[in-house]
Amino acid sequence: MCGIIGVVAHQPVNQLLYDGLMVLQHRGQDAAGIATGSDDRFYMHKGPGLVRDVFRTRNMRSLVGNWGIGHVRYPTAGDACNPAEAQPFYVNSPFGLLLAHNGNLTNGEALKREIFETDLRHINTNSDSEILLNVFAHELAAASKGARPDDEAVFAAVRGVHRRCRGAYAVVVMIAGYGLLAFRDPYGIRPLVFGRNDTSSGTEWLVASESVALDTLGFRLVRDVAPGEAILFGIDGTMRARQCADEPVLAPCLFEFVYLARPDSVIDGVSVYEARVKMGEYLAERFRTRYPHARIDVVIPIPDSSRPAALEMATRLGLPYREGFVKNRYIGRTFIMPGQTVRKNSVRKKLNAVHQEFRGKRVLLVDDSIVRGTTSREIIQMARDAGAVEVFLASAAPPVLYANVYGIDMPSRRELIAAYCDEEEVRRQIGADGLLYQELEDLKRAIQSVNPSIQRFESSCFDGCYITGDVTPEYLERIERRGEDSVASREGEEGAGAAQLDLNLPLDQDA
Ligand SMILES: O=P(O)(O)OC[C@H]1O[C@H](OP(=O)(O)OP(=O)(O)O)[C@H](O)[C@@H]1O
Ligand SMILES: NC(=O)CC[C@H](N)C(=O)O
Ligand SMILES: [Mg+2]
Repeated sequence: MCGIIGVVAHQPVNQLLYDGLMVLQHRGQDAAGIATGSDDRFYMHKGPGLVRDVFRTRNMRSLVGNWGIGHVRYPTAGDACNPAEAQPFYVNSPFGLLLAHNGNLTNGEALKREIFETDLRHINTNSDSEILLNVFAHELAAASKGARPDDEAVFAAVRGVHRRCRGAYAVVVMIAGYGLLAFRDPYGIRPLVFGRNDTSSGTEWLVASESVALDTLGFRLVRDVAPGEAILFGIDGTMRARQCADEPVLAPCLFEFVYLARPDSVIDGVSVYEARVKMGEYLAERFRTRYPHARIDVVIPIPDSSRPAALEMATRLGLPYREGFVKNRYIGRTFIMPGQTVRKNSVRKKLNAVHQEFRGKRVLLVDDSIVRGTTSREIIQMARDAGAVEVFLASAAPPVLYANVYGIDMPSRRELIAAYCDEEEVRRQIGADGLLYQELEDLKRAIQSVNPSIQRFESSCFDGCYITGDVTPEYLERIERRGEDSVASREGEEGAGAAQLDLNLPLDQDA
C-alpha cells in the first residue's frame, strides 16, 4: 500500500501535490516523489525518506507546471533501500510517460521476460511498477500506431494492461501533451478516488488513494474509480471515463479497512471510521460470549489505528475507556517499517505507558490487528511493567494466516505469528491472560453494514483465497524464500541509501 495522487489544475500544483502526499504519508514512509508537467516538459524529484525530508525549497521550485502526480512508497517488490525504485517512473516512448503505482503485480517475473524478449524494452530496476509502466507504454505505442495519442488508444492500452498484468494496481499516469490517466485493476483491490474543484478558470481534477487528500486540498469527492475503469483528465480540464475490463468485480482489500487507510477516508462508499466502530461492536459481542466471567476494569487502545474499535468496544461493554499509552508523534507506523529489528525497537520508542491507568488493574487492550506479534508482545509487557494485574488483548481483525501478494509487505508466512501457532500458543507467546480475535465473517459484516452493495473482498491474508486466481502454491513458496532473503538484507541495510535521485528528467536546476 503506497499512496498515489494526481492532479490537473489551473494553477501551479507543486504545493498541492506536496500537501496531498503529506496526508497520504501513512501509506508509505520509505520514499517519496513528485513529477509535474508544464508545456512540453516534465519535471521530477524523488528520493528515500519521508515527504518532509525529500523535498527542499529548491526542489519544490523546480517542480513547475499545472498538472502532476506524486507517490509515497511502502516497498513490496524490489529493494526497500534502492533510491532508484522511488516513484514516479519515467519512460520517454511513446510520447513521454510518468507513472505512480499502488499495489503489487503477481506475474512480474514473467512480464519482465516478455517485455525484454518480445516487447524489446529494458527494465532497469527490480520494481514491479517499472514493469507495469513498460507494459502500458508498449500497449499504448501499439494502439496509437505511430500517431499522436487519442482516447481510444489510451483506453485500449489500459485494456492491454488488464489482459497482461495480474495482481493489484491502482495507477496514475501522465501522458505528455495529453492528460492524466487513472485506472484500477479489475478487482479494485487498492483504493482510488477522484474529486473536482470548480474554479472561475474551469474545473480542476484530483485523483488520490484516499478521499482524505481531497478533503484536505479542498476538492469535492466525485466517486471511486471503479474496478477495471480508466478515467482520463485532459490537460484542458475535460474528463472521460471508460470501463476497460471484461468482467470487473469489486473486491477491495479487507486490510485497508482494518489498518492501512486513515479512519477519516471513505473507500468504495465505506467510511473507514464507521467500519472500525462496527468492528468494535462485533468484537464486544464476542468478548461477552467468550469471557463471560472476565472482570475488566478498563479498556485501553493501542494507538493509533485501533482507537475507533476500542472506544466502541468499551461503550458496548459498559467499561471505562482510557488512553493508557502515549504515542510519540515523531515516530512513524511500525508495521510498515522495513526490517524486524527496527520495527521492534520502534514500538518501545513510540509508545509509553501511563502507569496510573495500569497499576492494580485488569485491562483489556484493543488493537486493530496482530500480524507479526511485535506490537502486542511489547505492549503487554509494558502494561505488566506498569502494574497491570491481568492483561487481555482483543484484535479487531481475525488471525493473519497467509502471505499478502497485493501490496502489503507480508511475503513470508513464517513471519506471521498466527500462521505457525494456534490461538492458545499466540496468547502464550504474546504473554496475555486472554486473547480474542474478530471472526472473518464479522469483519466483512462490519464493512457491509456501511455499504451493503459490496459482495466480495480480497481477504487472502485471513483465508488464503487469492482473488486474482493466479496465485499458486509454487508462487507462494518462491516469494516466501525471496521474502526471507529480502527481509534479511533489509536488516543489514537499515539506514543506508540516503541518496536522492533526479532521474532522466530536467530537475532541480539550482541543485
Ligand atoms: O503484530 P505487528 O506485526 O506488530 O503488527 C500489527 C501492529 O502494527 C500496526 O501498528 P503501527 O504502529 O504500524 O501503526 P498505527 O500507529 O497506525 O497503529 C497495527 O496497528 C498493529 O498495532
Ligand atoms: N505497497 C505498494 O503499493 C508498493 C508498490 C510497488 N510494488 C513498490 O514496491 O514500489
Ligand atoms: Mg498499531
